[in-house]
Amino acid sequence: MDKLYWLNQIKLQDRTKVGDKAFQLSKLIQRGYPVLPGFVVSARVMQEFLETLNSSEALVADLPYSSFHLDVANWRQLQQVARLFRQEITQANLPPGLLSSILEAVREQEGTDDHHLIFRPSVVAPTAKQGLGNISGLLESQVCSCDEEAIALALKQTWSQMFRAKSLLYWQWAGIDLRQINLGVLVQPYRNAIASGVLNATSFEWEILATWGLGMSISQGDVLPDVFYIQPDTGNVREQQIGNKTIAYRTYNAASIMMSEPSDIITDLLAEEQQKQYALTEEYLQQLIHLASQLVKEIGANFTIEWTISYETTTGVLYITQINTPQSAIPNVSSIKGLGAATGRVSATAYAIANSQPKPEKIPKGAILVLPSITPDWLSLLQHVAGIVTEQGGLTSHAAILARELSIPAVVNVKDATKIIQTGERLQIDGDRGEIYRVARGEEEVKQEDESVQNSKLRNTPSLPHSLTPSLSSHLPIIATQLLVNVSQPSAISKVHSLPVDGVGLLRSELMVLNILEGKHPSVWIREGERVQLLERWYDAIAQFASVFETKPVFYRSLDWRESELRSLESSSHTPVQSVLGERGTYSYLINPTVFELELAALAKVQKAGYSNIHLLLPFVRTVEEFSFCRQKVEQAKLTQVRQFQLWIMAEVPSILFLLPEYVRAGVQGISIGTNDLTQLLLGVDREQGHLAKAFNESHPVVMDAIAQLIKMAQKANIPCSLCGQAPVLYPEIIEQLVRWGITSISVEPEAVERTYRAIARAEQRVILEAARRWLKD
Ligand SMILES: Nc1ncnc2c1ncn2[C@@H]1O[C@H](COP(=O)(O)OP(=O)(O)OP(=O)(O)O)[C@@H](O)[C@H]1O
Ligand SMILES: CC(=O)C(=O)O
Repeated sequence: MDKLYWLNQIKLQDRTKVGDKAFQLSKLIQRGYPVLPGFVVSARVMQEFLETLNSSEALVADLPYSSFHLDVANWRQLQQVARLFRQEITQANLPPGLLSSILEAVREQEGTDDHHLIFRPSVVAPTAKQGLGNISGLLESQVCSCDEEAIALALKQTWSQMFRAKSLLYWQWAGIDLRQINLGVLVQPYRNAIASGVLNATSFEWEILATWGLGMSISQGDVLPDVFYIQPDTGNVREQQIGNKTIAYRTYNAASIMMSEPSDIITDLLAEEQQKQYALTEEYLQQLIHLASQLVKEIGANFTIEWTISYETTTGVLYITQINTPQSAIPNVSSIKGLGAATGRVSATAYAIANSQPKPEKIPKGAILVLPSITPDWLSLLQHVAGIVTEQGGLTSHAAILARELSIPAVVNVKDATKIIQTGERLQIDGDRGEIYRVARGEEEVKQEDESVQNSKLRNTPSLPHSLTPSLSSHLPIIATQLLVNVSQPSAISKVHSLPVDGVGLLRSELMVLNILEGKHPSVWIREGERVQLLERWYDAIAQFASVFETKPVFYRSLDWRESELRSLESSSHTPVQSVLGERGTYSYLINPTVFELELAALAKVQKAGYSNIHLLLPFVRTVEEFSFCRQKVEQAKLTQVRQFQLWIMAEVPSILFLLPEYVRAGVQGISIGTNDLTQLLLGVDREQGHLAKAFNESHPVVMDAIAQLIKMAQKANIPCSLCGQAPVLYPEIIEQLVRWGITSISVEPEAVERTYRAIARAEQRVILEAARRWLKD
């Protein structure tokens, strides 16, 4: 059996045996910082223990990929498996000799009069490829009294945290192989505390949170702690606010009260007078500030510590109970996980901008931009970035759409990315796997060729001009289903126009105009008397597409902004309530038609310039009345005077499944299915919430049924039916189904054109072959 590791003796090479939490604390204690003494039951011990269990091999060997033992989508089954396994763990015997070693170690520990111990999971992360992300709160510590039975149970319960249903779900979600993840268990005395809290340090500010008693009231969210904001360079308190601390936790001391059901932790209701007092006295506040300034000198400006002021014999003593630095938040590995949103890999220097920071004037060329989300005001800064990482958003977010269009890799939905990643760090991002790696400078120097050469080589899919050279496209078979492209950036035109497409199926206006608005909402331009100037810019942008695709149709979709996107535009009118839906699409035109009228005027100007290939696609249409209102405006703008002009609507609000015949009677000439919104609304899943990505399934049977129904209804009404959502890009296997149902056209982003082309060709050939076989048989 592996020995126990004392915090003050742990060495660098022990890191994979003790786990990250214990390793970080060991570094502090060895440098003389105040950390409670403790020892670690190593990860190897857990392994040995698990190997003795009956079901462990079968379960662990197959997890998390097993479909036989564990279907994580089946919550009930998952809970049952988790419960059985945890029962087995808690009922099994510990390896021989382990308990006596632990008891001996507890006795050796200073402060032998301690009544309680805390068993803290300390994760040993897997190899570099498998990132753990932020697992704070996933594995809970166990508190127990110092007797033999309680200690054995606490240790087994700590191990069993790995196999709780929510942990299993997380390992699966993060793609972590259970065989490669391990737990050290840090055992420390758990003493009563006068006060506890957290200190978050950044180079701008230190934030101290404090409450009465043990720290778990903050980690569990039971109190609103007092807060102090400290100026890092002077240590002065800038501001402080009293919290709402109605309760405090302390350990149960047998002598203090008799309880019918003894527990290790007691909740005290605090007297009003104590609630009104700051939990940190001036003396301890100064000690904490002093500690933080020492840590800054040692480990840099960004870290978080948890602290406690323990009751010792006569007075309180300040201890650090946990430390997280941006690196150690990703224990022992250099990989962070999100959702792969745009294909390719790139290595470059990070440029991270948090929400609280002002928008920079420009971003260094070739950097990987790391930010909370891409909002309209960021676009002008994106043209020369090498990759994008965002904290928010799903596969259909602006960041994802833009990155795909600009052919740069992107990873979205990376929790706390702007906190974890710092400007200047070398990163490699993998937009296919949704992973971000820290690249050590040394490593890179060995591998590094010229960066641009290396990056283009790393791309899984070569960039567009190379992937579809004219000679290649001339070898493509002829297809009958139209293939269109989704675009928005005039800068992408040169790449897109050489693609084998039949036109533009979706020109996303809200992204197209980001370049021309200068951060001001269009209604502000109009209000400030600059309508003519804006109209000119709008016309210019559309005309660029119309002229390049001259003989092919270009479906311009009028503005469809969501509330969250508007917030970043100066002085836009918006409701105070944050909503997934809000005043979207044609409904917003009814409320205020001025901007829609400007768009129509720009389209009319394009027609007047001689382009008859431009058509209008109305977004997010909810009712026939909304459509009729828009149609009237279209007629007033004289767009219908050009014979070829077509007025289409997006099929994305499910009401269209019931109303299509009425829409057609009201003048709809074609529909384009927006599977992103259709999925969001049919399944009730907010598409912008990356953590719901698993539930947001554009190939769900319900979505597929709706698509089939729309195609059939359109055929009956004798109008074309296109599809421009992400579904065929994310799930190419549905393309054959779309072709069989008789879709008129499919519109995809540039990066997906080639494979969609081939998938359509294959599907059509199969349909023809089947028909020929039937014919030959008859
Ligand atoms: N030995 C200790 N004595 C007193 N309080 C402690 C001790 N160890 C930890 N704590 C506090 O108890 C609470 C729970 O500890 P735990 O290790 O579970 O931390 P956590 O912050 O919830 O964990 P994680 O973020 O790793 O999931 C925290 O507030 C922590 O600071
Ligand atoms: C393309 C689009 O808007 C959608 O699928 O919802």
